[in-house]
Amino acid sequence: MSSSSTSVPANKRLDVDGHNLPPSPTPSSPSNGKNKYSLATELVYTESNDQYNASSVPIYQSATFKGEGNEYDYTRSGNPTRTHLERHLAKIMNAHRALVVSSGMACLDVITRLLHPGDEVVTGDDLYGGSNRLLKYLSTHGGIIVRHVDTTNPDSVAAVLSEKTAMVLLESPTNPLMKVVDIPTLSSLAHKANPKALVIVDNTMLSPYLQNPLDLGADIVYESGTKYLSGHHDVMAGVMATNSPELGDKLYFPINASGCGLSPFDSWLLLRGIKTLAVRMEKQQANAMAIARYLESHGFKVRYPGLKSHPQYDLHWSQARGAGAVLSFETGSTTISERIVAAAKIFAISVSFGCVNSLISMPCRMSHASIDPATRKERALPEDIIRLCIGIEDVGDLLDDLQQALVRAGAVKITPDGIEALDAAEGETKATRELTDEP
Ligand SMILES: Cc1ncc(COP(=O)(O)O)c(C=O)c1O
Ligand SMILES: N[C@@H](CCSC[C@H](N)C(=O)O)C(=O)O
Repeated sequence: MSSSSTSVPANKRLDVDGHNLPPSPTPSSPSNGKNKYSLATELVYTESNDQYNASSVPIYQSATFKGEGNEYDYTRSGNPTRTHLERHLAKIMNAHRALVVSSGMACLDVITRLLHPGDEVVTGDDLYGGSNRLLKYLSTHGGIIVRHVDTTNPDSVAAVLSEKTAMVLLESPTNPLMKVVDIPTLSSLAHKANPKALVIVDNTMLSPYLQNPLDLGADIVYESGTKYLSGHHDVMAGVMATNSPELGDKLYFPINASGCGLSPFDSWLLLRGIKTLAVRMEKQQANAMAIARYLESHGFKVRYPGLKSHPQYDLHWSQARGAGAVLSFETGSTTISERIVAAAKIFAISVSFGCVNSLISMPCRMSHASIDPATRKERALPEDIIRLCIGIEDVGDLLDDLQQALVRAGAVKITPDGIEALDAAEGETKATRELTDEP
């Protein structure tokens, strides 16, 4: 039985105490896909009709439900807490239907089950390492042909599209190079090449608060709920959404069949996290903008779509409402980058992003280590790249912490005007000299 069928039969039977109470909870209303209020309000506004007027949606921590032919029988197939979350997300994601699973990767696993051997998938040359790993597995074991191209260039994408293209998988901005892709143009190119091709957008970098790929021509949007939606790094989750009822049913099938639907407790945690998405994101991206400007003004090559220097700045702002809170920068030397990461104190060395805490990482060693070094080189992923995921801390503290890390790592030279990034050659020479000089 579907975990989010549109008509919820009213439970008219008396409960054990003889009350004729409404089902609990009733869904958060998607209002036929149209939000009644602005997004910040919709994030916190739920129309729960709990039998005891609980303000927070109850956790239905039950594997089974008694009876026969009812809305719920078994939590793998559907659970009221999960349903409430799915309906709330459908509203927020401007979607007919949303489905929630155990991780962002579980979303891509469910979505790629729509493929058949021989199908072609067109995707980017900068892609989250785990997505790359799953696609590689499917091309090695599942007979799927995967074409990695520069998705920032519609001509490169058009050159590999054909009637064999079953799926186009896009990230925008990409992880970790923050490349922006033209979602409407690529969607129409894909649908022109094959009207049945599905355009899938991984929206993890921005969340529905900042970008709605379904409104830009995508067929399915998904994201790692582990990131901004939850915001506290206390839950793993994945959410996907579509406006096609048929696709919604096709996605539900493997969730029920394999059992990757989000657990009741994790659904509740995600619902709680979603309520603060707007305030967290506003603060995080304001902090990120200040840090991006700071690094750029001191001579670092910074990749962040909030900066005017971003090569697809105008494109980004034509399809998104904000720049998010992830940025990356280069130092010219992997040794210096390693030292910066080690010297930071407030910025925790950690994978992931979207959390209230600020994080620092070297993607080639961490989130993208599953992409082999030769492929990383081929795809121009700089080994020295540092990714910063900005949290909600005081921005002055973050800037101080970053500055002391840059100075202690020897990533900057002192000039009469303050500090300035070493250029790439200076960085490499300095790091090599220091390594040679080490006793
Ligand atoms: C862009 C992107 N998509 C998908 C995922 C997968 O999400 P999860 O870790 O929740 O499986 C991640 C990170 O893990 C990611 O960075
Ligand atoms: N060891 C994990 C690494 C997870 S990376 C998480 C996140 N997407 C990020 O970009 O930091 C793995 O192998 O998947």
